[in-house]
Amino acid sequence: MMASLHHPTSPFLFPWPSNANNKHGFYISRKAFPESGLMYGASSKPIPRAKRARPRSMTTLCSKKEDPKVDLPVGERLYLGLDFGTSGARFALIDKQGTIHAEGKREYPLYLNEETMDWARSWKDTLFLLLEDVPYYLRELTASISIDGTSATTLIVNSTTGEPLWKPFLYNESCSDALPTVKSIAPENHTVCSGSSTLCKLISWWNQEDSDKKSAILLHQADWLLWLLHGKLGVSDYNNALKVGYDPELDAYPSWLLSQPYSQLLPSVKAPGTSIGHIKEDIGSQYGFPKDCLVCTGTTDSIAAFLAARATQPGKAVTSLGSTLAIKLLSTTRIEDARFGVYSHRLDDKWLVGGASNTGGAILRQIFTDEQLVALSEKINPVEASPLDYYPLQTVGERFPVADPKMAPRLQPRPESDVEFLHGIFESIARIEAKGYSLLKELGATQVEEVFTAGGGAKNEKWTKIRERVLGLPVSCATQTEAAYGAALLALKGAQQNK
Ligand SMILES: Nc1ncnc2c1ncn2[C@@H]1O[C@H](COP(=O)(O)OP(=O)(O)O)[C@@H](O)[C@H]1O
Ligand SMILES: O=C(CO)[C@H](O)[C@H](O)COP(=O)(O)O
Repeated sequence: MMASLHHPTSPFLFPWPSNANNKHGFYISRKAFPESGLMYGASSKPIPRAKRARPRSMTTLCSKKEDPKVDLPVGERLYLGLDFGTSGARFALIDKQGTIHAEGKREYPLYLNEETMDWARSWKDTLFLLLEDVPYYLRELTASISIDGTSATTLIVNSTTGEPLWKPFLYNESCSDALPTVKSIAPENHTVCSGSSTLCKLISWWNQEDSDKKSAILLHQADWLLWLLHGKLGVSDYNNALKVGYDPELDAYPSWLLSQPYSQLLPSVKAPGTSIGHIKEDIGSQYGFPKDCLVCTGTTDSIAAFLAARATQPGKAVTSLGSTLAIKLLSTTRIEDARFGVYSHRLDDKWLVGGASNTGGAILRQIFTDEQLVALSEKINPVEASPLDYYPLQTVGERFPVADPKMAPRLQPRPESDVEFLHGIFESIARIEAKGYSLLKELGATQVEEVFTAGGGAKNEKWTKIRERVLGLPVSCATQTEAAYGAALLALKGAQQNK
């Protein structure tokens, strides 16, 4: 299904100065260690507060004399983005020029109840740990907050208390039991006609749950985390709501969905980066955020990564090479075909066409440590094509560019040499990426001209060169590779629109 979108453009795409970068000698954290919450500066050694370099052009904004001064014009504010990805969460705190004043990362604490992970508790604790990782003297300058989360990660919560009524359905979980029902009500090959769609998860829950369903509401991971900060249940954004069936072109849920009994659980939908309300007074005072701090709607992690890359012209694309492989191509035409896991997110007056594969970094982390990846990558010759033909998956099931819940992982034969093995995995994932982009072209999307890379894999130069060779396109590392930066841009958008 193809359509062009004629909508009033909103300032979604930011023409940022290219020099937007980190403030040095400041609180620039590269890594957080969850057990201690200790933050490490760019020098990778703990920088005792007293020894931090004092940036120029001080503006005294902090009451406590030992706090460093903030290098911001008086009255300027900061904007906080939080990214809840597959393997961990991050924050980025920026000013209106897009300069990063602080950033940090937390891994999810493992809360296992008899082998079952309590994800809601882990995400909630991580949220408040990240708020505590924001330097105290910067929190009081924070004007707005936004959060991105993994797409189609779904919570069914109590519509009064917000407490989860069921274990969260993760982004790549397939509820194919509900697929026949979804296919019977939705248009052919609609985005929701995939086992991992939010609508399949909603219907699967609806069919299993026999308690009172009137007190339930559906939220996505980012929605629920934002609710913890603003306290208004039942608000989502049109990126997260896409896979439950929201139509971003109509700016409404379609009638075929609203006529269903479970439509009573659907959240209201706003554009990403729209102010929902102020931070809850108790949270604000406990963590030192000002009463006027806005909480704004978010987006999904791969769209936040696209926003961070600041790709603003059709034909530009971002591959999020994180735990999974998600590709996003800026297109003037909307493409949707669940047979291949292809869908389009709205971005301003254009479309982000793409899909998300279950291949990606997670399988790498299952086999190699990050340090081994660096050491082995150094020995790879990216000019040579690997003869190994894998389909690297952690478990059975693929979403894109083949939507097959029964697709099995293929990682044999394993060569003696780990360098050759890693080369084969990199090359095989690159082939999947190339197949994804060529499929988008076949389905009518704007021709891809350049690919920016976000996510943990973006830093691997050898992999980038392999991907350039396989894709036959220029591939570069996005200026900002963290989705948290994209979420911070949404917080900035919300604050600017609320003036
Ligand atoms: N040097 C490297 N080369 C290739 N991949 C890497 C490297 N370092 C980390 N990764 C991969 O990056 C992934 C984490 O990226 P990240 O964007 O944090 O993921 P997510 O947010 O999806 O959890 C890991 O799965 C890891 O395998
Ligand atoms: O793989 C994922 C988790 O990282 C998500 O599916 C990814 O966000 C892609 O979904 P979307 O295109 O809706 O953003």
